[in-house]
Amino acid sequence: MDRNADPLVEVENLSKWFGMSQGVMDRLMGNEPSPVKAVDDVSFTINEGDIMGIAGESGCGKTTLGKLLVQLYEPTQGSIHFDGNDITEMSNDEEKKFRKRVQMIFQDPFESLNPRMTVFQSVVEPLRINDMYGGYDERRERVIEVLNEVGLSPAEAYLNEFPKELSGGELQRVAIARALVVNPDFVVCDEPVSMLDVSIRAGVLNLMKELQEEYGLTYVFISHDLSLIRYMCDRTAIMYLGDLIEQGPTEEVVMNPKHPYTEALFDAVPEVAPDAERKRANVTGEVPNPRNPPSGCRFHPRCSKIIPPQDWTGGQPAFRRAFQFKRKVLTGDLGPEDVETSGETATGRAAEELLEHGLSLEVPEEHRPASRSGTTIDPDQLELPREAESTLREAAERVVQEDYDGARDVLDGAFETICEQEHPDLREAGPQITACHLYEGESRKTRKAPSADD
Ligand SMILES: Nc1ncnc2c1ncn2[C@@H]1O[C@H](COP(=O)(O)OP(=O)(O)OP(=O)(O)O)[C@@H](O)[C@H]1O
Repeated sequence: MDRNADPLVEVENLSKWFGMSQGVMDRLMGNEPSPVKAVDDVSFTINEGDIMGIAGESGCGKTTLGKLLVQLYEPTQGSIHFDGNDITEMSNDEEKKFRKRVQMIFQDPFESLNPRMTVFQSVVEPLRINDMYGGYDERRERVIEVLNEVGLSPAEAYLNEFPKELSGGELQRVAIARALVVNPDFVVCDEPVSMLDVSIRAGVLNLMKELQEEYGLTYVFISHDLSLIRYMCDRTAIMYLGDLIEQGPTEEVVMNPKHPYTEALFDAVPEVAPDAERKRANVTGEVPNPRNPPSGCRFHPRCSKIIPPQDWTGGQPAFRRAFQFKRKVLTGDLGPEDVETSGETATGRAAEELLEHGLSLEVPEEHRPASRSGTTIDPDQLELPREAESTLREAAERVVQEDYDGARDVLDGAFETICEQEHPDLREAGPQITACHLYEGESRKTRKAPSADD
């Protein structure tokens, strides 16, 4: 990474929403369409020569962001400047030049290469489309050169092979050759080794690093594999439900994550940073439906560090559990079927049982602390303020009596948090920036997106 490098890609307030049109039922019912906000208002800068990692769980918007960067998708909102030019406003001529300078390598080489084309035909095609390297002989020479560079040598032995005759590793090398044959400046690699046998992944990754130097490339590496991100990338951006929630130098993001989601992500794979002091983040629940993401910070329903209001007099863990209880009642995830006690005379006991159940944390397997098997807790052991406890008991009694409206009324206005109410701006937090209310650094909203030199 060159600290004095210029920005190559500048992304500002970029969004891509899918499903903007209404379905038949929505039209009949007069419902507004609820799009999937696959990428929602993200900003960042990639400097020349950087390798920028984009990480996050499946479905968080990584591929959509990658496709936006190479203009395989039109943005719903926002802008992308490549080498100073807005790529959404290019003339035909500019677009032609852009397409030559920017390439994408996909996860599955079996899908990205045409099975009816030989290696030569696949790799020479971009030269033909872009009208490069004059006639047949020059193009053949260039194809042979690039095949040798990607480790397919002697190249002549591969020229007439069809994809079905090659191994996965060889195919991905052909895909890399096809991307590099036009001498690009910027390559977006979407899970480039995840389909390959583990034994050959390192070889392909090292090749990609070598080629970066040789071609002076700038890369984006999209991956859910955090060890790969750590190995390859200078800088890393973490996405959650379409939001870019943390970005900064990779070592900082891995060893000293600031956003509770980033922390949870790395805690789930401790081998990525074995020396780090692991703090189990105890994420709760699963990733919510992207059509209907939570308000405020999208991670708040799962967050171990959810922030109590200023007038909360109990402990933070108690607030987190009380908030979980309220959420379960409001979403209909807590009902009389969750308790074993039944019968009219046992309402008090059933409510007690329901309270305990509602205050328990549903931690997904990969985030469960090794030392503790269960996540239920006796309400008496929690630092719950007296008033909060009676609110919860009353709500539990109403739920047991199937008076759900009553339970909702009791909880209305209780256990409120900024995390649910306000979407956090990206803020400075040490060498990285993060979108979390725990940090009070300067907001980046009105400032230039951060670059590798920040
Ligand atoms: N063409 C599309 N039409 C509608 N929804 C889409 C489309 N492409 C992606 N999505 C949705 O957008 C969200 C983000 O998807 P995307 O593929 O970008 O995520 P990802 O992080 O790359 O996931 P994965 O690692 O599984 O590939 C998902 O909810 C997905 O279902």
